[in-house]
Amino acid sequence: MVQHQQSGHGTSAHQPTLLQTYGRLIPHLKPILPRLILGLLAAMGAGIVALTIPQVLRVLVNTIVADEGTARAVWMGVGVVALLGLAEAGLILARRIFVISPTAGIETGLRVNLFRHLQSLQVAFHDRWGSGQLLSRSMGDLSLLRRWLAFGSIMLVVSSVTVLVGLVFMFASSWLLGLIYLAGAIPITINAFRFRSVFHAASRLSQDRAGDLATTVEESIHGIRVIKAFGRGREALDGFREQAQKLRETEISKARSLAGFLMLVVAVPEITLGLGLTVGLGLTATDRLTVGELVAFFATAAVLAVHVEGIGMLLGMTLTTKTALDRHYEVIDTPVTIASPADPEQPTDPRGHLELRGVRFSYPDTPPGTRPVIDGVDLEVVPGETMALVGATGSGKSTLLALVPRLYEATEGAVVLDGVDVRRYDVEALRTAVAVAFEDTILFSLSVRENVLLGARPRPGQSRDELLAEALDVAQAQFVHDLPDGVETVIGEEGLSLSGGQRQRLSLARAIAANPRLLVLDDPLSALDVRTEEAVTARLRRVLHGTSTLIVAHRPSTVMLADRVAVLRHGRIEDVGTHAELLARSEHYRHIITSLDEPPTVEDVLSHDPDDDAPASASTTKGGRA
Ligand SMILES: Nc1ncnc2c1ncn2[C@@H]1O[C@H](COP(=O)(O)OP(=O)(O)OP(=O)(O)O)[C@@H](O)[C@H]1O
Repeated sequence: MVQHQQSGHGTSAHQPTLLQTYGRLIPHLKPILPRLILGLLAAMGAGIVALTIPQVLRVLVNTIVADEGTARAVWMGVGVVALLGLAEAGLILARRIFVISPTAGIETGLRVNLFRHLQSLQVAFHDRWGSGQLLSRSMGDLSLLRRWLAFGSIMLVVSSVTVLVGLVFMFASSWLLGLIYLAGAIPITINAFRFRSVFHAASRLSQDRAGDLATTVEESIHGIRVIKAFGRGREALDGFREQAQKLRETEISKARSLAGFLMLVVAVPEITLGLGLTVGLGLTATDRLTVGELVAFFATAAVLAVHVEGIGMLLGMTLTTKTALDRHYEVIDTPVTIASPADPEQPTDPRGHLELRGVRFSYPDTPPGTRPVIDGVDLEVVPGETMALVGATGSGKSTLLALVPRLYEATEGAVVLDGVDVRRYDVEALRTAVAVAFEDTILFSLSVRENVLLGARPRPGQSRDELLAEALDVAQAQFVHDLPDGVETVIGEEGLSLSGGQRQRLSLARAIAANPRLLVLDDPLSALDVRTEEAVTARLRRVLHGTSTLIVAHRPSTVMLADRVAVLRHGRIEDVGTHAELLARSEHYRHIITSLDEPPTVEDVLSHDPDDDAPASASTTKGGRA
């Protein structure tokens, strides 16, 4: 399989605007709107209470300065300030209570939605996208969104309203001082536009690089045995360090851009306040402004300073979250090209009759003019028949098998199961009817039982336990009973706690337990020793009786299982016949079978031309099987 990494850097030529991106959240926000509004009101209340405190101070100071203040009045003022402080804290708590649960609900909903979409996206999509990119999009990016919804969005509204109301109070204290303070908004606004584009670009790069780094971690952990076996730990570390360094650089440039903007947001109001103080003292000295008004003005400015700086921070948060949302929607907007038709066909005569009619297939991203991997295949597997597929490495055997359950879609021609084009079936129903065991066994960190019974379909009157026992018996997987908890043993991630042959036997058992109409086996016995293979083959022959089977064979013993053999060469069926017929009439088949029978020699491997259908290499890629 060819793996293409996609970091997502600049994947979208058209960048949606801030409003377009956030606008897509509206349907998700509708159900939680009442709670969001309550949260907003609580936060506003807290902001207003915070702003009231300076006004109480103004009255208090004016009373003391005017020498009318009794000790009782002073204590009352202090009591009111304390009560207001308590009210502010209570309202902040209320905001959290109102918004935390619904916003976490949105995060979960979007995450589940993304996972569902990833499940329905075609395999070709997963060939192109790095796993770390998808991991970071479904975890980190959506957490950013939750934080923005629960805190950023609300505080952005609150801070903006607080600043507006504060300005009204400041203008009420002195319109001249208010005007001086407001003048500071001009350089800040101009700079905000520049900050927006720089920060947004840095934020995108940083999130994409974090995704790439996650892919590297995932790949290195996945391939830790190879890395260790080849002593490439240092190189892996160097590669990781380089990527981490690049991420660090983008994070620093992002932080610098935010710090520069915040410096302006903090410094400009301070400067205008300095100017305001000079003018304000003059006004007070000439009795055009009371001391209380001057104190209230600066106390309000002190409250606003927090909110003005907050708006700067929240702007950065809003841009980062926009990037996260854009990355999320890039995946969500990828169309599902392999889907069930609106009105799916039900097979009237489910017998496992497979026909490939003029099937052609090219992988996406294949350069134009390249010969299709599957290049006009006509093949029929009659009900109950076992058809082996043989061919040199790269001749397209695995690809051909993947077209049957629609893991990939034929680009031309038709794959027909029981008289119906597979595109006319419900995808799930099709994949229930066709069970697959891959050459690369995929197991999940579940118990043996759960892995084997993943797609289980017991026959009428058969219990799941009976089916499990039968599947394990046919696949010669009795070793599971020796595991610490027998079939309940949870096998490690991807089944790596088992040997290759053990994993293959469980994968085979899983395909058998699916009790399919058509069994598609991609070289399912390659990792077994000869004696185990013999035992599996004997039992498989019993099970395969009545089930149509298409099986990729790399060993003569697997070929012996088959009623007929199809020879694939350069994506075309060169010949079909029984083993004996082909041996008698096909030079190419004899050549393949002979080379399958014998391990490749060093000369075979060294003299192999990858463009040639040289069978020697067929064996080498399969781990040197005899
Ligand atoms: N996901 C993919 N994207 C692009 N090209 C691919 C992909 N998977 C396989 N190919 C290419 O398609 C061709 C056929 O590959 P395929 O795996 O079907 O061959 P095969 O006959 O099963 O080989 P082998 O016996 O080594 O398993 C090869 O040239 C391979 O490089």
